[in-house]
Amino acid sequence: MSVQSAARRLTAPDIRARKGGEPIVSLTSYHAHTARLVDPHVDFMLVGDSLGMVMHGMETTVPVTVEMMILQGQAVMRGSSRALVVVDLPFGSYEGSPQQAFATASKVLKETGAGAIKLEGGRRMAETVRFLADRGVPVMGHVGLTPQAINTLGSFKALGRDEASAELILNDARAIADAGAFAIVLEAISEPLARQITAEVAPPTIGIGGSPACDGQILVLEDMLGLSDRVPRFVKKFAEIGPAIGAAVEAYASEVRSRSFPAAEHVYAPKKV
Ligand SMILES: Nc1nc(=O)c2c([nH]1)NC[C@@H]1CN(c3ccc(C(=O)N[C@@H](CCC(=O)O)C(=O)O)cc3)CN21
Ligand SMILES: CC(C)C(=O)C(=O)O
Ligand SMILES: [Mg+2]
Repeated sequence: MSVQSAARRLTAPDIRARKGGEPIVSLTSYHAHTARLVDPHVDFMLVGDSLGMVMHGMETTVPVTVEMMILQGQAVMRGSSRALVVVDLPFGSYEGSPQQAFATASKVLKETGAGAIKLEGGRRMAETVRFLADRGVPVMGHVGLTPQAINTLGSFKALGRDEASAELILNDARAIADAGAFAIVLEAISEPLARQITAEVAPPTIGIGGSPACDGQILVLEDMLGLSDRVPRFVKKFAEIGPAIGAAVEAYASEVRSRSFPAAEHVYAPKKV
């Protein structure tokens, strides 16, 4: 460890220990520059597979690859020093078996230096969560709306709003909590269900469209900055960066066309000899 790094990076056990305490704050981050801005203010940053949709314009998260996650995970680690960095395992890289999940998760942790991974799924993933947690891989779970299952779900919409489906999601959360997940994302579920899960399970719950009943909150950074064109109902825009970028680009284009940019102070004079 370097002598200069006085404040150590938060760990999965640090997040786990926050159950029932001060709310856990989190945002996604995909780049070194956004990581640098987000790092001082959050407890953990998620390198989410939503990067396929947000950065690459994909329709779903299904095409995202392990290589894409590793590149952005490395970028976010370079841009941060304090927050825990969690990397999503993408669709197809872990569901086949606990062994496949361990191979992918260990590669991600080795090549990025991140402190934890996240994977989607409840009861069907419980054996895998235990397999990883027993072998040194901190696992964040993710239940409720699991976007990687879009092709079986049909659309991105809130789940667990009737009693039968709420019971299924409650059992999903119980299963991965018992299997050793250090935290669980609850995506797009009703408030009473989020409240019940949060009260019952030992690890902290992190809501995204999961109501204030959760132990913490996460949003996609670009969504809350006003950089995404369409956002889910659960997003609050804390800024409108999109129009600010448009205005800056418009001013640049106009100054280039009128030759008022570059001005004298942006120009290299020849070296004096
Ligand atoms: N930029 C971004 N932000 C996200 O939060 C996000 C992604 N991308 N990609 C992956 C998933 C998809 N997400 C979503 C998308 C929409 C709803 C949503 O609120 N849907 C409406 C219904 C829309 C419909 O029926 O077409 C709802 O009321 O539930 C929820 C989660 C969340 N995740
Ligand atoms: C927002 C969340 C929880 C996510 O999984 C993602 O960004 O991929
Ligand atoms: Mg994700």
